[in-house]
Amino acid sequence: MYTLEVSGVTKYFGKACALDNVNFQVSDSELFALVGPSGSGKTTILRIICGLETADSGKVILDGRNISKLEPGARNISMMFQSPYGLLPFLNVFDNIAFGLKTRRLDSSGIEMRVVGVAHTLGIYHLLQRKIAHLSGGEQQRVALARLLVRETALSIFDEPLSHIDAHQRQHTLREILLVHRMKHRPSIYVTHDHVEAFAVASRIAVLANGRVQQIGTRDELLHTPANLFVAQFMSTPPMNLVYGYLQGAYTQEGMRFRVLSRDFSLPLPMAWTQFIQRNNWPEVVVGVRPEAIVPLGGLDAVAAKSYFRLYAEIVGHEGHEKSITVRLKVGIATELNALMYDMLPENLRTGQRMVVGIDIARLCLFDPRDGRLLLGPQTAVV
Ligand SMILES: Nc1ncnc2c1ncn2[C@@H]1O[C@H](COP(=O)(O)OP(=O)(O)OP(=O)(O)O)[C@@H](O)[C@H]1O
Repeated sequence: MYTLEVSGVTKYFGKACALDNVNFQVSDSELFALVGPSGSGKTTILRIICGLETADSGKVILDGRNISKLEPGARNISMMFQSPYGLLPFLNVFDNIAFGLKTRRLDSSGIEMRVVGVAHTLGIYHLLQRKIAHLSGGEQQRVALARLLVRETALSIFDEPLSHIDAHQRQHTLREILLVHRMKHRPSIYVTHDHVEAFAVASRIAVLANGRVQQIGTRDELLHTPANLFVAQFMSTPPMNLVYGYLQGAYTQEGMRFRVLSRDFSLPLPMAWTQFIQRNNWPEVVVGVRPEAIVPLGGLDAVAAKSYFRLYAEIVGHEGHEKSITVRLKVGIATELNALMYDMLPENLRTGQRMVVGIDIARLCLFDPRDGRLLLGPQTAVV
């Protein structure tokens, strides 16, 4: 059974639709991420869950109870806001952490025990008497986490908690958020516009765009079988390469095989797709090629290289990451592809250098350019 169910939530602001029939469920002890670009509806759905905004239709069920009509204070939800985290600057750290407990009328020794306990857990015991204004950004953030941890609520919400944090501090804060989530043994929602952050904390992620849930899935599902072109582009850095073209079938020794004829090359498609393509007769298609499905063929033995489609490319640029390099390749007259390569040194890559690369046919995706929908994915036929 799911602990939180958001069911058919729709919200208009005037004539503009901010949320269109949003559905998702979060199970007990699960950390679920909501990811989407600016204006996709993340804040609106959070405000509806917390009771700060009313939905036009749909409902929010928490622990089996429809809470859609309850006041925010009666919903038993704690939230960590974006910086400055909703902390009260005129109170000290102790009183900020205790704030939510005082409204619940616990006795003072009970409050003190719990505040001191969470302050120890998050390493801020020595700061309890300090004013919020005299804390660093990282310390303020730990106070906000402590305030969320101290209350026994049915749901925790983290709203873009890393948005004002430098890269160095991010890993540390993510670990603390995961610690707080696990200690609570209850469901949490983590909201962000950054897919890397979502992949780091959550096992299931909902991708939101234009007020609609585009797909709910694990990291692998979103990366390798994206439900549509938006997910394929938004959830990956570098984004999935898209090749537009027409389908053409031809008989080979193994049987009928389809290829996509694009401007610069003719890309063979997996044999497993042949039946589906024949049955559907799509006029135009978009082939999605994951950046890591393009590899330098020099490093592969002859047998392994057989399952790759060979291409002659020219390096037009590259950009190094921690463990990989994005190599921008030009193929034919005008096609540019991003390849994500490992075990490659930047000093061995020169602009203008020619390279033989292979595209792993088994990892292709096929989309409908009319509505962006995934037609066929790597192992499974979706149609
Ligand atoms: N009070 C409001 N009145 C009118 N329109 C609103 C209101 N609140 C949000 N919207 C609109 O609803 C849509 C969704 O906004 P929302 O703030 O939920 O997006 P978001 O994904 O949280 O964006 P961001 O990441 O920039 O915070 C946007 O088009 C926004 O302009």
